[in-house]
Amino acid sequence: MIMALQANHINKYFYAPDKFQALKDISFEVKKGEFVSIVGKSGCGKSTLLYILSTMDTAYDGSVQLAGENITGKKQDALAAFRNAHLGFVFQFHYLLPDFSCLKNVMIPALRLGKLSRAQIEEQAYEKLTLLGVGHQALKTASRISGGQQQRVAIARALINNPDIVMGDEPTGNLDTRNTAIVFDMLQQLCREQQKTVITVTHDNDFAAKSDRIIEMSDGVIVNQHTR
Ligand SMILES: Nc1ncnc2c1ncn2[C@@H]1O[C@H](COP(=O)(O)OP(=O)(O)OP(=O)(O)O)[C@@H](O)[C@H]1O
Repeated sequence: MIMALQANHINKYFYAPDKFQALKDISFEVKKGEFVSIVGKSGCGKSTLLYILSTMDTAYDGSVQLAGENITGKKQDALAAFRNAHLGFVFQFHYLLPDFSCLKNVMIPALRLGKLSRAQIEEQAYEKLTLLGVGHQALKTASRISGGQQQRVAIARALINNPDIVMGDEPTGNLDTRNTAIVFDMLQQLCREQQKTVITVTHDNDFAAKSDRIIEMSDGVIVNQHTR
């Protein structure tokens, strides 16, 4: 079985204002193609864990393997290259560039990666936007479409470099029920049809209940896991 993620004995401390252990010996695996939701009360350590898994935080004990590579101990520029090649991110707040078109917003990570021609990137950006039902908004300025549509553009942007793993921090936190369903279905389709892996933190119990597995945290430990 191919693993998308292996987290081994992760411990994380913060030292200010007082020494505090935010993650306590966290170990778990995620299979390629799996859709995992990490849940738990505010302050239990979900975001802290996601920062580590997504390579953004490197100050922890233990090790993380992503897409078959050990990312622990890699230098910052190697991590940046790894992220560009393998990871997509979706946040609660979309961080689109408001004055750029939706199309341009989606194209930027691929232009930065520099693997394809501009024409190829444009074609793929249209394809992703269409997949998310916002193809017709491609040429609109990002600030001029609705919040739900902006979030879908942000997901298209997260997918433009064809990542193996999509990580989300409250990806539907700001969305109404209809847009939440659209985003969920889209992420699920990516797992089912393209064997992408989705690992997301969420407060939305309905969203979590529909995913393949729920990992429940409390006070820095995994207390429960349910597979659907
Ligand atoms: N930079 C930091 N310095 C000190 N303590 C921190 C820092 N970041 C987080 N913490 C603490 O670590 C614990 C876990 O925080 P974390 O943000 O991971 O929780 P969470 O489960 O994501 O919460 P929420 O659902 O509210 O986002 C909390 O007690 C928090 O106060």
